[in-house]
Amino acid sequence: NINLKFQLHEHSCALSSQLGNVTVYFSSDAHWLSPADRDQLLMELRATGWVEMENRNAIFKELHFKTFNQAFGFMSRVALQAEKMNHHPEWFNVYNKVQITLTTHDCGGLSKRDIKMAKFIDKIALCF
Ligand SMILES: C[C@H](O)[C@H](O)[C@H]1CNC2=NC(N)=NC(=O)C2=N1
Repeated sequence: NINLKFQLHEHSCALSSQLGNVTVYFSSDAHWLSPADRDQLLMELRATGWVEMENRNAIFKELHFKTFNQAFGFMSRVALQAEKMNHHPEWFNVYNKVQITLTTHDCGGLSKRDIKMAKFIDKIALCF
């Protein structure tokens, strides 16, 4: 048995390594989720309308507002949070509809940052 413990600084480069048949998952918030965390967290997000994309490692949600002003107000709140987190949504807006895709380009997959952003989006959307 080998016990491995890693300490990562917040901005350290995210890596995962394949050691024989053992995969080591690093837990930087910009790195891949472990399969167990991923299943659990995605289950919670599916309940609020997020879906996993079939063609890429990302989650997607479509939101509808009453007016363009409300949709854009919502986007402004999310934009400020995105700058704070250095984590930016891919999104598309027409009138009162906003389609959002979240993924972590830095790790080529889903990370804790995507989950945190998805939860923030759900919370803020309730204000409109
Ligand atoms: C250089 C800069 O820190 C990176 O490109 C940041 C910016 N915003 C980002 N946003 C998202 N969604 N994923 C990223 O990997 C990402 N990386």
